[in-house]
Amino acid sequence: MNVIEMDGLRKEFTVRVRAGTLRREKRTVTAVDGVDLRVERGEMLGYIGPNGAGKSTTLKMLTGVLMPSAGHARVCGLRPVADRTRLALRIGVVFGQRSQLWWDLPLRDSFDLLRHVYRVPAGAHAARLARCRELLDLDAFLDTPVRQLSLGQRMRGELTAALLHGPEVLFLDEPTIGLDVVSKQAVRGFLAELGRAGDTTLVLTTHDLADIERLCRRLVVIDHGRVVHDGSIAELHRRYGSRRMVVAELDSALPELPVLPGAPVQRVEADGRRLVFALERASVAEVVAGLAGLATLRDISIVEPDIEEVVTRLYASERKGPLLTPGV
Ligand SMILES: Nc1ncnc2c1ncn2[C@@H]1O[C@H](COP(=O)(O)OP(=O)(O)OP(=O)(O)O)[C@@H](O)[C@H]1O
Repeated sequence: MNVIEMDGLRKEFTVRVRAGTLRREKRTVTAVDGVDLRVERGEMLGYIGPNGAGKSTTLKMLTGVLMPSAGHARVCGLRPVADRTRLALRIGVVFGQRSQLWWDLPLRDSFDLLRHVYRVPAGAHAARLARCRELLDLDAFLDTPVRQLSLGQRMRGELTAALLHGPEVLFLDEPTIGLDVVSKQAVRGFLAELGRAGDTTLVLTTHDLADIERLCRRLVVIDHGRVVHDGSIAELHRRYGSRRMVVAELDSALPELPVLPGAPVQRVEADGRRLVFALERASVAEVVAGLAGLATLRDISIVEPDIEEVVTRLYASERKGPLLTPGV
């Protein structure tokens, strides 16, 4: 069952730009340019794209903050703007840059206030809070005023605040931005656990691709407001020709670079004692066999394709002009 539906979703902003010393002109910026997407219950969707691609604007339309210029969206069967109050009870929202906590109150009091705002039964609230306290390690700073929390502590508080009313869909806009490694791991581990339980749908925008790799089976990439990829990370690699690499450590450098069919040398490192081959058509065994006759191998390792690299190539190719057919 779809919990999120977008049909031809579009958002334009009118901005005034300088056109001469005093004159200003109106210009239309198309932030989201006809997005069609379906998200099923329990899916964990990564929604990524370069700066200004339209990610936050999409999330704002889905959460009822912004009215679409055209097309429409349904979240939990509701119209985000028209049914905003009812929708608020069924979704949770974490926008990395904004807080839903009371700045001067201890975290514990913010949670208590939220229980009243959302009219959550005391038992359900206590059970959810206990789970968040354990998984997000909140106890050390539950009684600290929010203004005194570190960014990582506050983000763990924000996640808890977004979940205390038991939302069906959780929208996360850059939830790990600015966090240190430990807090990032805590947040990712928590979201992974939430995903495993299977009853919360998660939509995540991030520039940290490790978030996506750890959490999302489905990846939607947008650029200039349009969807340019919708599929798994593996499909993204296949589509953009990402290759696995074989790294061969040799006893000594070879007088000339070996030519192995289907496995060109990508890099030469450690003064020629380390060769990196791209597996285009050859298998690992063929590379090893090919090298065995030429050199003494000390070690062989395989490097899986890097998501950063493939996404960088995707963004770069989009900048040169879309490689992909529209409406993918
Ligand atoms: N309120 C606004 N008024 C005018 N233009 C806006 C407004 N909000 C967003 N935009 C423009 O719409 C486009 C998409 O912005 P959006 O914030 O959705 O991008 P994003 O993908 O979330 O980017 P980032 O990764 O930098 O957060 C940008 O060109 C931005 O300047």
